[in-house]
Amino acid sequence: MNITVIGTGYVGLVTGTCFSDMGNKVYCVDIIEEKIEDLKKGIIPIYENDLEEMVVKNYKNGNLLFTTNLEEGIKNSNICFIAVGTPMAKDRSADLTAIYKIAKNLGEIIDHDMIVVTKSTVPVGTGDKIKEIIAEEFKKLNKPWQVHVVSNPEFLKEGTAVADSMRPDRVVIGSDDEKTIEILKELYYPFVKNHDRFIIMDIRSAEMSKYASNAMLATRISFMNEMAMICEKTGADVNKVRLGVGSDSRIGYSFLYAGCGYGGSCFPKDVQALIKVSENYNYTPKILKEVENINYEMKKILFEKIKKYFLETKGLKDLKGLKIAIWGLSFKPGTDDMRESTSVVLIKELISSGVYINSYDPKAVNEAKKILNDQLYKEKISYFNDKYEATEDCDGLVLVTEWNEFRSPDFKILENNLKNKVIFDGRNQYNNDLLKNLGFKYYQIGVLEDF
Ligand SMILES: NC(=O)c1ccc[n+]([C@@H]2O[C@H](COP(=O)([O-])OP(=O)(O)OC[C@H]3O[C@@H](n4cnc5c(N)ncnc54)[C@H](O)[C@@H]3O)[C@@H](O)[C@H]2O)c1
Ligand SMILES: O=c1ccn([C@@H]2O[C@H](COP(=O)(O)OP(=O)(O)O[C@H]3O[C@H](CO)[C@@H](O)[C@H](O)[C@H]3O)[C@@H](O)[C@H]2O)c(=O)[nH]1
Repeated sequence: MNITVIGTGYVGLVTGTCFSDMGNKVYCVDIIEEKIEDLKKGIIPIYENDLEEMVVKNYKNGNLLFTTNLEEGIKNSNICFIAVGTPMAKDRSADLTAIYKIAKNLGEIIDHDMIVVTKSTVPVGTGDKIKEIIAEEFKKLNKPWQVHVVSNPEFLKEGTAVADSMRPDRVVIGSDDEKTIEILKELYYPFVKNHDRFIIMDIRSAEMSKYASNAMLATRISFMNEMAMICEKTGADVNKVRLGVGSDSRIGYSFLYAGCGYGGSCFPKDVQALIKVSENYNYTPKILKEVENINYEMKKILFEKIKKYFLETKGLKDLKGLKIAIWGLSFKPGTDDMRESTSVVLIKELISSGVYINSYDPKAVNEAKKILNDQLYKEKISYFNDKYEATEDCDGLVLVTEWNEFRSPDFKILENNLKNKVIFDGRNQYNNDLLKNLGFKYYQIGVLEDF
C-alpha cells in the first residue's frame, strides 16, 4: 500500500518505518526541514533500539521516503496517518493546534478518495472535528472525493517502540465504514497475524480507549506509590508487597513498580488532558486528580530523603556545597527522552539548595543539556562519560533511571569514590541486605527508613 505518515517523532517515524519494512511505500512528512534532511542521511533524531538500521535499510530500498512536502505524500497515497504531537497546553488540555492545521491542509490537498487515520493521542470528539474541517474545505472547493476518518490510537512504549509496533498487543480501529476497516486490517495483518488482536469500535470509544489505558497504567503506579508510602511508615517492604499483590492473576505484575514518579511525554499530559475533558463535560474526576497529586509528591521524594540524611544523620545545617552523583537522566531506560523526567525535578531542587551535580546517563545527556540550559544549572552540573567517574569525590549517589548498566555496579569502586557510603535509589534496584553488609546506607522507595 502507499501511505503518508505526518510527523516523524517517536510515533510517526517508528510507525512509518515499520510499515515500510513490511513492503509498503511510505512517505514520512515533517515540517522541520533539518530533521528530514538528517533522516535522508541516516541521522535519526531520537534514540530507539533497532530504529536506525531499519530506517537506513528501507530508505535505501525506496520503501521509505522523507519529505517536507505534504502534497507529495498525499498525491501518492490512499491512507494518511496523523502522528504529530498533542502536547499539554497552558490550561493543561491537549493542544490540538497541529492536528487541526493538518486537517485543513488535507481538506485543501486531497484529490482522490482517502482514509485519514489519527494515530496521535486526541480527546474524544477530535475525529468528528477533523471530519468537519475536511468536509468544510471540500465544500468550498466542490470536491467529490470520499474521505473516511479513523481513530487508530498508538500504544507503543519508548525504549521498545520498534518491538511494540512490530508485535502490538492489539490494534484498535475506530471507524464506522466496513471497507475502511478491511483495508486497515489488511495493512496491519503482518503485524498481528491473529485476527483476535483487531478491536473494532466507533471513533469516540477508540479515542477514549487510549486515554483510559494510560490513565489505568498511571493509576497502578500511583496506587503502588501510595502503598510504598504506607510501607515506609509501617515497616513493610513494597518490593515484597508487589510480589504478594502481582501474583494474583486478576492483578498481574506489570506496572506495579513503586519509584520516584512516572514521567515521559504521555502519562503526565494524558492524565491531565483527560481531567480537562471530563471537566469540560461537567464531570469532576476524583481518582485521576489524586493519581497526578501522588505523582507530583513522588517526584520530590528523593530530594526529601537526601535532605533528611544530610541534616538529620550527618548533622549538617544545610546542603550548600555538597556534590551529589546522579545516575540516569532520561524518564525511563532505553530512551534519550527527558520530557517530564524526575531527574529534572531533583536536579533543580538540589541546585536551588546549593548542591553541585555530577551526572551520568548513557543516552540522554544532549537532551538534558537542552532542558537544563539556564546559566545556574550549566554552572552547577557536570556531565560524565563514565558512571564511576561521575561518583568521584561525591557526597552520595542517587539512582533515578534504572538503565541495565546500573543494575550490578562494582560497589568497591563506589566505596572508594564516594565520601559517604550512601545510595538513594529511586527505582529499588539493589539488595537491601547486600548493601547493608557492605556498610552502605541504602534508601529505597517504600522500605522502612533507617536514618
Ligand atoms: N511518544 C510516545 O511514546 C507515544 C506513544 C503513543 C502515542 N503517542 C502520541 O502520539 C503523538 C505523537 O507523539 P510523539 O512522541 O511522536 O511526538 P514528537 O513530538 O516526538 O513528534 C511530533 C512530530 O510532528 C512534527 N509536526 C508537527 N506539526 C507538523 C505538521 N503540521 N506537519 C508535519 N509534521 C509536523 C514535529 O515536527 C515532530 O517531528 C502524540 O499525540 C502522543 O501523545 C506518543
Ligand atoms: O511499574 C512502573 C512502570 C513504569 N513506571 C514509570 O512510568 C513512566 C512511563 O513508563 P512507560 O509506560 O514504560 O513509558 P512510555 O513510553 O511513556 O509509555 C506509555 O505512554 C505511551 C504514550 O501514550 C503509551 O503508548 C504506552 O502504552 C505507555 O506505557 C516512566 O517514567 C517509568 O519509570 C513506574 O514508575 N512504575
